Amino acid sequence: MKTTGMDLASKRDPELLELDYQKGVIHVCNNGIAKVPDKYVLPVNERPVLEVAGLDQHETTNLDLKLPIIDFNKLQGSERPQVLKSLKEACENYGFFQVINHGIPQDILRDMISVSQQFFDLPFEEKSKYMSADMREPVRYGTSFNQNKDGVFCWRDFLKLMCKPLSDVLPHWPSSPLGFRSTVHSYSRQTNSLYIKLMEAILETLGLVSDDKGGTRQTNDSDANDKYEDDVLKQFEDGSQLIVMNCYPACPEPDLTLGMPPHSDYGFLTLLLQDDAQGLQIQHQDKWVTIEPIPGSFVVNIGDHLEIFSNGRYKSVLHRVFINSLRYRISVASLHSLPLDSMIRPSPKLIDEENPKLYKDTDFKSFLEYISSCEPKMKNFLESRKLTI
Ligand SMILES: O=C(O)CCC(=O)C(=O)O
Ligand SMILES: [Fe+2]
Repeated sequence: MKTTGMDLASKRDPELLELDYQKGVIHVCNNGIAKVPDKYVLPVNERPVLEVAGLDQHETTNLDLKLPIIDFNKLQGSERPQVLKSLKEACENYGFFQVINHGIPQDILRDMISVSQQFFDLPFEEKSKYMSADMREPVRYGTSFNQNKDGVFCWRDFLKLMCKPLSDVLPHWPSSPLGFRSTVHSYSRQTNSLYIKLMEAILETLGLVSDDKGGTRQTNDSDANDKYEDDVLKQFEDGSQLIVMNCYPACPEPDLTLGMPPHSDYGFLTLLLQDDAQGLQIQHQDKWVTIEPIPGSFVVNIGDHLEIFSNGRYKSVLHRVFINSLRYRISVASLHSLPLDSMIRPSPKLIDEENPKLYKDTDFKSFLEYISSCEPKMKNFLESRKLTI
């Protein structure tokens, strides 16, 4: 017998209402569902594994990829030139790399995963204090990608916390679970310092600053050059930081939905901490490939703002999250960009006759308005900023 859409809907989610979905996927799962409700079922061509007759897409799309590894410790010493070379290649060819020996104590990383888990385990009433329809709220608990706009929801709840600038925001951070604020605060300070060091190295690979941290800055640099370098570095030091904690509960039918749809991140760099469950896939040479987490390391990726700043030399890369049927997964993304009152634009030093300016200037405020007004999927923000030449 032919099944109508109505039959399917009533079979899949008999008792759940729109209000339940808005409460988040953890809440939906706590209702004891045996199937993925229709609200989360992606059209066939957007599912993580395409069911194309005769083609085993598991083989062709889910290849494991070893990302380039950047040994942060070596970046600080005499091997810096070789590590910079690998970093440049990683930025050009992958847009993603893994950072090991980063110096952030492992207990800080463990505590961060653990307080995130404890936060998501709180009763809905406690978490709902931080729910807001406004994408620009500095503290925001929510579900899916943009729950006000998404037709199909993705299998993810999140907590977003503005960590820099912090001045007025800290008192609004959740005070529960115990130790939440101090753990997130020390984690955000540590990741921000790591980000600044990585950005200095990336600026060096772009030929925009010389290595003064190791005391080898050339004394014959012109004053103008020195000033440019100092200004650029200061902008990164004064930059913004947003921490996003993601929770992907175990899913009864993981082939039908995604934890996060394909998207690029907005900032300069994202530093991603994950627990030991796989989930992240990146688009590499037109295929979706799975990233194998290295315990205690960070996956770092280039965001849209670095693509603009580098005038397209380094590109942000689409990535997505698949879920599994056995266990939940936690990840913590730290997104870094310039100060909130700054302009995002290609560095003038990377524009010349051979390399015309490829992107429009955008102030951060317009950018935030843009992402709250549309579905920030794929790379549509970046597409809107491209200049036609
Ligand atoms: O959970 C992950 O592995 C990725 C999360 C992510 O892409 C994001 O928060 O932007
Ligand atoms: Fe992302």
